[in-house]
Amino acid sequence: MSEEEIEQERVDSVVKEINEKSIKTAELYEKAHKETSSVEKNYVDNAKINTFEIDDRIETNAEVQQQKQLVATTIQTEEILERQVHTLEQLGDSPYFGRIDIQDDGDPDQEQLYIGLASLVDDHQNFLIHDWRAPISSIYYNGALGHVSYETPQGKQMTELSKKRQFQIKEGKILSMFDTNETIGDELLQQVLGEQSDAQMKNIVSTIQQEQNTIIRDTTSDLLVVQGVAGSGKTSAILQRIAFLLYHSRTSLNADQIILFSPNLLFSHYISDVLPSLGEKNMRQVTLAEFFSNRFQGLKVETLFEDYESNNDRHLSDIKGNEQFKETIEHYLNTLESTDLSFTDIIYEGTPFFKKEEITQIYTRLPQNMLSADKFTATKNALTKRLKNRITEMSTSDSIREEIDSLSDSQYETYLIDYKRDEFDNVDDEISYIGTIILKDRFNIVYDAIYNNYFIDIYEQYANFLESAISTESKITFQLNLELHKIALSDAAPLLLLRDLLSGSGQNRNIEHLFIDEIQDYSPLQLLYLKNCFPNAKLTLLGDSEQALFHDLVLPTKFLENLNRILKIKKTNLIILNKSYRSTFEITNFAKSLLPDGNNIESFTRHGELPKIYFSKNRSQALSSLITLINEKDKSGQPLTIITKNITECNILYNELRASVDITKITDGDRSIPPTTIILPIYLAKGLEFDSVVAFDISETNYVSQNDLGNLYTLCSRAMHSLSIFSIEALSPLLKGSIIGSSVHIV
Ligand SMILES: Nc1ncnc2c1ncn2[C@@H]1O[C@H](COP(=O)(O)OP(=O)(O)OP(=O)(O)O)[C@@H](O)[C@H]1O
Repeated sequence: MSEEEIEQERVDSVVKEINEKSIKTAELYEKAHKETSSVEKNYVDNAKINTFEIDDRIETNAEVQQQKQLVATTIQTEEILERQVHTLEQLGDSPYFGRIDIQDDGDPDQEQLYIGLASLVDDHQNFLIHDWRAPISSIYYNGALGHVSYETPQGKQMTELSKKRQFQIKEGKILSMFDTNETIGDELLQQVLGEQSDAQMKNIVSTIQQEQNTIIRDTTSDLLVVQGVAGSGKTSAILQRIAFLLYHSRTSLNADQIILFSPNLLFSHYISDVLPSLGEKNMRQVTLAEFFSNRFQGLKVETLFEDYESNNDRHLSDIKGNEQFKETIEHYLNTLESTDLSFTDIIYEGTPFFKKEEITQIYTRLPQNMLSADKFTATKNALTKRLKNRITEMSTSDSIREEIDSLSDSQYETYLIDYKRDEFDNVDDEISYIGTIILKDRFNIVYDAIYNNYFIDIYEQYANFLESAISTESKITFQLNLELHKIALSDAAPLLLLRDLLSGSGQNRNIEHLFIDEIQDYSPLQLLYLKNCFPNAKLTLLGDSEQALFHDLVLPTKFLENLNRILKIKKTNLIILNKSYRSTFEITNFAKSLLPDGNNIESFTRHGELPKIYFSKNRSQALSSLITLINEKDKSGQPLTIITKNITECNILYNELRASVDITKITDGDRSIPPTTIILPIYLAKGLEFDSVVAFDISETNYVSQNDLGNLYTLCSRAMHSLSIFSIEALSPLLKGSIIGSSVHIV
């Protein structure tokens, strides 16, 4: 029998085992599903139990709580089984992708281990498949053949790795297999990368590269920074990293404790399938503007892209985004007189319950040398105490007695739900108890206002800060925005920092991991704020300093240095990814020739056509050849993606094309991309990739400054297989050095 036949036999027997397990698990899942339905029904019935019989009620409550817990447990069991069914389905199709032959030091026998999406054991507890995240599987991704090591609970284990084999298996059939003596060989990667783009990102577990593996398996760093060139697999690596962390800390970490900041909604949707395809739940995803908007009730924070498109004063934004601005805020707070605090009345039913003068007085009486956050807490405590005292006083007043007298019997009994009557010494106690409950309920709104710091007008405070730290104009601009219920993106982080430093609030200690993609578009102060918000989170920051939206290019080493200085975290790990996988050799070479230090970028050798540059004398010529290209590509079933510099260009070009071709414009609010010709501005294409990309009007007058370079590089690096550039009159000077790597067309 040939090697391949032997391997196919093993695949067949493993698939048989998987199918048997699948049937059993599907049955268990069905049973669990029925159980959840019945427990849920029981819960609803119980929750409805008649509550007139007073003595039953306390018991009912306890029982309902118990039922609630039971519902949660059964739902959890059902979810686990559902995921298992799904994973087994995937394994049935492709049970594994790798094999390693190892012989541990001191062990007389050699072992063959097969590596796949999830572990599978037979009835005798023999591993048929090892999960790709298991410590022993690291050998597959890390080591060349020879003497290598892996982690075990007892420490490092040395082993002799004598074979590493890769498989491509579909529907239980081996399509190809290769032996390789290095890390994961190129053959499989060639095939995977040559495929057409997908609406959704795919997992890369079968072809993870060694340097990506270092990112995925890092469990010791508190700050992991990945500076990777376009298409180097940063996003892929972090998604596999999340799957790895969830596996590694199964008992202590769940997906809700992980947050990923993503550049836009399209991107969020694009990556949303990866974790489920690895049998894991998705982490929480949020964009920066969404995150900020949630913290300002009723106000809309400008998105990164609105900021980009706006006429905002960049110099001012730079000041507000600088890490030193935090010190400016701290200095302002430390030197603030208590009379300068913008306290406001706490209003109850149209009249002040606590007047701002009373609040200022409480604050002023606190020791001068107390930190502002502590003073704030002390003020809150004092206000809460005063509220309680007022409630106690009022609970025995005539008006509340009258109110209690007018209660019906059942209403009266409802107030005593948590108490038995005989626990009170006399009726007065009982009445005062009920009075307190009524008043607590009534003044809950006041309590909320104290708890949520509504007794300070943080917007007015920030406006005053802007005036004292920057200028009256900046204060006025902020206030004008506020009238429109808007906050500029550059104001969001400083405003929240001011609020949090002043009030000592705003932290979420439950989040264990914070991931930020496209870090180059965040200001230092925004990063500082996020770190402050999630004090217990380990940070994984990914970016490419050369794809920056706003800034001139920053060299990678400088970029990393800056991050280190800003965040001041001790255990850091910096990883630089220089190899680009997304695009063909020709496109990557073309894109990298744009950059001053592009030589550092390594192109993956997957060949394709040269990027095309279309030179045209005027716009109408350029448009007509673009229309021809769109029609050609449409016919061949490979629709184009046209990427523009900004929304204005996007709108103009869309209007010029829509009468002649079938084209969809993608906007900031879109969540998915249709399989037709599309047009979108560059910032919406961040993090995404497309088969065939068109860059329009890359002309001398349109892409001029170094500032445009990052955008142009980002644009070109979105293309996987084909890139077409249209220039009108004269070509952009930024492309002058790149013509040599393209095919030129005069139209
Ligand atoms: N090891 C790998 N095996 C297979 N495909 C890979 C691998 N690494 C990266 N890729 C592919 O390369 C493409 C680019 O990856 P990804 O989007 O993660 O890169 P990125 O560094 O985040 O890019 P950018 O910064 O340009 O947005 C994707 O199609 C991804 O599937």
